[in-house]
Amino acid sequence: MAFKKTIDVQAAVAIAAAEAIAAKTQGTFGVGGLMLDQHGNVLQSLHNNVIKQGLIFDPTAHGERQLIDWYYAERARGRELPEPQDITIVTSLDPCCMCSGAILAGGFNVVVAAPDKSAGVNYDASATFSALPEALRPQAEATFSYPAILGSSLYTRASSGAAPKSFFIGKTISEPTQALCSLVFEATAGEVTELFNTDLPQQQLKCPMTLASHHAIVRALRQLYPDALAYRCTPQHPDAGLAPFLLQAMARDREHGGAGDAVALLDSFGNLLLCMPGRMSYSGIRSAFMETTRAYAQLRFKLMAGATPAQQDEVRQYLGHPKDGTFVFAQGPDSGAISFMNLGAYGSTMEGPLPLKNPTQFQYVLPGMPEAELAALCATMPPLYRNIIRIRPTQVADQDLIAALA
Ligand SMILES: O=c1cc[nH]c(=O)[nH]1
Repeated sequence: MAFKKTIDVQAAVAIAAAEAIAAKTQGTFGVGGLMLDQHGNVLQSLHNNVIKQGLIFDPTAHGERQLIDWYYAERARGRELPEPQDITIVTSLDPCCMCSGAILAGGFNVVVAAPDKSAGVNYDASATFSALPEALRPQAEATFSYPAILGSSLYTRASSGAAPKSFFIGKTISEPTQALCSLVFEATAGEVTELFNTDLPQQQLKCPMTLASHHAIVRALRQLYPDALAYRCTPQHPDAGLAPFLLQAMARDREHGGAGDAVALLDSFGNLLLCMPGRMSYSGIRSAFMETTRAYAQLRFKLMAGATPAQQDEVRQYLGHPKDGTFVFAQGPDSGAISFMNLGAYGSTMEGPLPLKNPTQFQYVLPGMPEAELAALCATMPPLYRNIIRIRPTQVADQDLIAALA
């Protein structure tokens, strides 16, 4: 949608709400947002794209995350854009942990309309950001704005958080616009979350190693990652055989401006499906985990979109949802914004409880912080992450794998 300029919070939120409605018509989370420069010029507006054609397209395609990648892509193409501290993202919904981590990592400002009591960084409406690692809270307090909503209904609130940037003349949101932002999200959340729980249970999955090497699924997998299926371990127990794949991706991560992270995805049979580096020099939020989870989702989408129901079933059988597999991070989470984004993106990949049989779905090789601190950090995340998904990053058990990467 093409909009030009707004110096009014209400008008900006109305654009975000219009995007959110467009998202609902697409069948994805009803969330929209826009990016403004320091004069109120609308640089870009867009909506959530997690679901397309009734299929998971990209679990990381939340409004705010896409705006930030758009910003970095434009800059990489040579467009002169203001520095992030002069940019304001206006979003119809309180940013989830992935988007909050991305906003904080980049240093952007954000103006928020509707609350999200399940996954929002301000889920308790206190604007104290207790869900964030302690060191990130002051930055959130200085950059996340929750404008006042005047009126007398359940949608009203006092302003909290940072003051919106000074170019905004009007600094409040009208009740109907706030209600619209809330209602359009609520109208979609249940249905979209359900789509994350329609994949086959682990006992109905089939091993892709039993397919011929020229099968379309194997070819697509190897086109994306040439070493796919070149390694197999006992399910959920990655060992030193995974080290060469992680080390190679870690080296590429460094070449791409990262700190040497890499993330592998193993399926429920222990097969290596993908092992990706980040692309931080393309965009400051393209971490190895973001690349891996997105690449896998888009592979499944590419194979399923427009396919017959029988073909879709075959893809679901051989390429299960990641929740039945294992993500192996070369580097465990630390207390920084990128790690918080990764934890959030992990939550957005799962969107529901991990299978009881797979409690160590999230494994890491090298610790980024002491285990107890990491557990405490996960225990303060918003309810979706701590109570429903029960995120529990665990160090791999294999000492040889740890030694190979240390
Ligand atoms: O697009 C979305 C969806 C959910 N939560 C967000 O923060 N953004």
